[in-house]
Amino acid sequence: MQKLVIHGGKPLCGEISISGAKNAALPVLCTSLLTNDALKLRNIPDLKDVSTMLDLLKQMGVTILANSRSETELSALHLTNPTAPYEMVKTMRAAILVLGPLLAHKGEATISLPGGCAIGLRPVDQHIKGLQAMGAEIAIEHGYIHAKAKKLTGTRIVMDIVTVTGTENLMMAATLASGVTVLENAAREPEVVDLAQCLIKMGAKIEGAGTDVITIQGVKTLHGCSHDIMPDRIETGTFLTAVTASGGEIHLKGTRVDTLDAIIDKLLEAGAIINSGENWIHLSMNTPPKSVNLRTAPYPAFPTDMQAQFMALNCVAEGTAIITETIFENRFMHVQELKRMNAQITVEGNTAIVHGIPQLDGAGVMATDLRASASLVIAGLTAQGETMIDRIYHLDRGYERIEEKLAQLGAEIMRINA
Ligand SMILES: CC(=O)N[C@H]1[C@@H](OP(=O)(O)OP(=O)(O)OC[C@H]2O[C@@H](n3ccc(=O)[nH]c3=O)[C@H](O)[C@@H]2O)O[C@H](CO)[C@@H](O)[C@@H]1O
Ligand SMILES: C=C(OP(=O)(O)O)C(=O)O
Repeated sequence: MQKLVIHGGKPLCGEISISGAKNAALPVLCTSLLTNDALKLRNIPDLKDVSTMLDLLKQMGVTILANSRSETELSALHLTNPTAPYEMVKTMRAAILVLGPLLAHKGEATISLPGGCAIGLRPVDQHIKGLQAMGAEIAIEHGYIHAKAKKLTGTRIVMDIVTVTGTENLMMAATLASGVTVLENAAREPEVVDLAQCLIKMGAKIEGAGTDVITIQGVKTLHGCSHDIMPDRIETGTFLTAVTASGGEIHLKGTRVDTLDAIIDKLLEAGAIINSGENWIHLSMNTPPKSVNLRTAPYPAFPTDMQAQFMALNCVAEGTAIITETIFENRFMHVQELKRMNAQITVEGNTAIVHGIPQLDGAGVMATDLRASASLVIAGLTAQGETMIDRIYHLDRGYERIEEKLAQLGAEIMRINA
């Protein structure tokens, strides 16, 4: 089992490049299921979740024509097996994103139910309800979703809650439906917009992506295209938060500040000095951070995927912060691990109260999910002495070469087999 060893307490300084966004790459890879033509994708990050998605598509019969750092090319022309087995879905919930495209293009899909995961129950009822409203016949048996539809029909769908992958699944399905689909209470995340931009290049007719009403006029067929995956706003936010917590100066290349408003506001409140251009962000931090209250909510509000990293920042900030998690019911698992490093946190329901202290103590800790792992890395970078993080396979799902990028900033961090 691999672990990360960090010797913390030093400021971070330097320049790094931001990778393509996991949460944009995963749905965009699934658009390959909507056409018989090849799709050329650039800036696909080298992540565990991406290789799991490629394996899932391959076992369906999708041909991976190229998979280099510069370009990933894939074709679903010879797809024969429209199924997603439990073994793959259980390691990556985004596997549910194959359901809409398979149903729309192949007329059937058998997908394992994702089941609960560490951060919450995460049901997929809104995906199913929307597809049923479009005419799909769906049965759930032995832990599998069995879906069929000769032809999906456009309709008006009002989602009960804002769901990112639910919006993406239904938007992809609607591209090949007959007639118009209107998705109301749609997710406005930038990754939904990136997916819509790829689908539009493939010939889809979509309006309103980025707002809470998306209108899709179905077309008969979609064709191949080339698409660049947007930069990862959560990876960007994680590095900015790490430097705000540790002190120092960072220049991020290949990122997009316009997707980061809520995060940037909170970093400024913590005392960071930030400048940015079209595709770069520069942050410097010369004072101890000030604590910041936050409440997670769907985009454009503060993202749940940055809550754990800001918890680590607040652990070493001046003052007391109140953090409220409104998206996932069990996304405070990092608290117990941070407390092993002497963090002063109490949890009451979906609220954590964090009393900042000048410095954490290095300790052995265990990663419990992807962003919890990132919070432990930030905590380790600020701590006195050695922090050893176990179960870092969670981190590898969503961060490309994180220890190499941090080492570029002067961090003392090493991956070991232990
Ligand atoms: C691959 C990907 O893009 N993952 C992101 C996506 O996950 P994901 O799309 O799975 O998250 P959702 O937006 O669907 O979840 C939001 C809330 O809705 C609930 N829900 C969702 C669907 C449904 O059918 N029924 C239901 O009750 C969930 O349990 C959760 O409480 O958005 C989350 C919220 O921004 C992020 O944390 C994840 O990083
Ligand atoms: C929760 C996350 O991802 P996923 O939806 O893929 O589990 C995340 O990226 O923080």
